[in-house]
Amino acid sequence: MEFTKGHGTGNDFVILPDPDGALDLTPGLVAAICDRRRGIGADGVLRVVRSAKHPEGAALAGETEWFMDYWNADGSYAEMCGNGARVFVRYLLDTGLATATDAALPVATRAGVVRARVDGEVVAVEMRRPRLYDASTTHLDGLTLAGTAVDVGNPHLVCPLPAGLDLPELDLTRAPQFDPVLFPAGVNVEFTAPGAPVEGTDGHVLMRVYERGSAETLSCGTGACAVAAVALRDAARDTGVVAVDVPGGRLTVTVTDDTCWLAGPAVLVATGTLTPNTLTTP
Ligand SMILES: N[C@@H](CCC[C@H](N)C(=O)O)C(=O)O
Repeated sequence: MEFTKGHGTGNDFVILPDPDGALDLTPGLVAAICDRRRGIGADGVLRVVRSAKHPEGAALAGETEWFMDYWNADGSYAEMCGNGARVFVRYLLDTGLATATDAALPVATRAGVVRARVDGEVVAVEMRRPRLYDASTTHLDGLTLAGTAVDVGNPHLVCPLPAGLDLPELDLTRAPQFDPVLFPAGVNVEFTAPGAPVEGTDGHVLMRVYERGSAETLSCGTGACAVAAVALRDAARDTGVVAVDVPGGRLTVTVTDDTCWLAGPAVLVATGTLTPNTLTTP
């Protein structure tokens, strides 16, 4: 089984080409591939499959050839992955499965079609505008933090830290607790603090994230979009540009009236051959 490894601001993925949807990808195999000691190691898997050949992509086959079949490191799958989409586009272009044109490149996901533009190292994807919902809380390490539920195609809870508490102090080795009624399918939890002004932006936020199905990661693209939408609301703005600094680098989020552009570096770092029968899960 051929694979490619790539990442976007440190959010890393194993990419499996499976154009005809022939691969028997199971939760156990995904978890074994993503295991950082016994497998290749990654925050998630991106299966590259023709839209027409995937049950959830078939309805979008008229709009785009490729479906991003995204799986979290624990073998669960998610509706959307912003950094994954950016790395997926880098893969399509570098392998010649798609060509860059002036028109934005469409990619099918479980959350619908996203469109991408590439400018050198930077890949930007256009998703729908994040939707802000209820206030809620999370419990972490004896702390109770208030937050806002945000839907970016997948679920998020954005929790600004109170004054006196710094992001590096958080212990994210264990999962934050959340309201299971509000988030029956789980949630990605973002913790934020204000950043110093950045020229050319309307806001700057520092963020750490605990991802559903993958634990703490160095970056989360949809999380950055959720964080930007909350920052703009708190600044009494409908639209704007927000720099979001994650442990793996900087993402730039542009929220418009009805869409949200997520931009940042996306790189491929390795290719290889995987021998699935040698993989074991803990
Ligand atoms: N890292 C991703 C989000 C991946 C999915 C998430 N863990 C979920 O279960 O919703 C991103 O860059 O958006």
